[in-house]
Amino acid sequence: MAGGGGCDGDSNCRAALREAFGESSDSDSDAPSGVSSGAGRGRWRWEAVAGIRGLWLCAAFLSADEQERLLAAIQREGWFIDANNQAMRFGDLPSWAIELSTLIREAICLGDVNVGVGSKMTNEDEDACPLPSDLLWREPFFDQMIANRYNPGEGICAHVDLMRFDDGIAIVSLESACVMHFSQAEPTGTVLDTGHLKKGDREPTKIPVYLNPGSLVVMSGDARYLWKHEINRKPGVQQWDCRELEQHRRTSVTLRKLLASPS
Ligand SMILES: O=C(O)CCC(=O)C(=O)O
Ligand SMILES: [Fe+2]
Repeated sequence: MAGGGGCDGDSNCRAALREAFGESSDSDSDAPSGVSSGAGRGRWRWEAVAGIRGLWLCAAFLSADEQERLLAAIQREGWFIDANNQAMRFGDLPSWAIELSTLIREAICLGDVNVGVGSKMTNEDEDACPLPSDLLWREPFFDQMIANRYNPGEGICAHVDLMRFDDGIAIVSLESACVMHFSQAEPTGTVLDTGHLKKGDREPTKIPVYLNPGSLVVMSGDARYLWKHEINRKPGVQQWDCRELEQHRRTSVTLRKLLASPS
């Protein structure tokens, strides 16, 4: 389905964005300094990943220019010197990460929505939105950030993000393209029920998602809690369209919201 743009709260969204960006966030001159050109109205397209509720991909989230500026901002932090390949921030985020958060909200509000190829559209999907409104409008939207840098061959093992983080997680990819695989954290008994396989015999089905540079993945609900995600960049694993991807350095920014700690 190609939506007419945005989710059900579209007018709320536009009003809130006007507040954040001023009257004409379409123009470069009004854009906040740094990452976003602010010229992105109407350019975003969201795909629901077939088979995984709550998993959405916006392939062309950042323009080439925005990717460059984001990378430069990360570079200026000086995090990735020596062997260091990860940086985390809790609470106050760098201004470029706050700006990135605002742009994510803008893309969710204003982007067009497609239900993934191969998935059946239901009435429910007609109002589909990459993030439920309670998560989209929470404040702050995100207050925790991880920047990861991966050299060729390096990735991240299958995991569900820690429960100390709230629902609603965003991952922005930069530099090398890669395939992220999703597998069910606790597979349901459907295969076992056939009686052909014993527990432990079974290779979990992995759903591949292609993350090109400048793409944004948003996970909530099932995708966040019931599916593991991983990036395996060992030789032979990074296949897309029957071809092995050429690997370069990859940088990602993950944005999350901390849950209030029990007092
Ligand atoms: O680097 C990525 O794309 C994923 C990072 C991730 O899953 C995490 O930090 O929890
Ligand atoms: Fe993760």
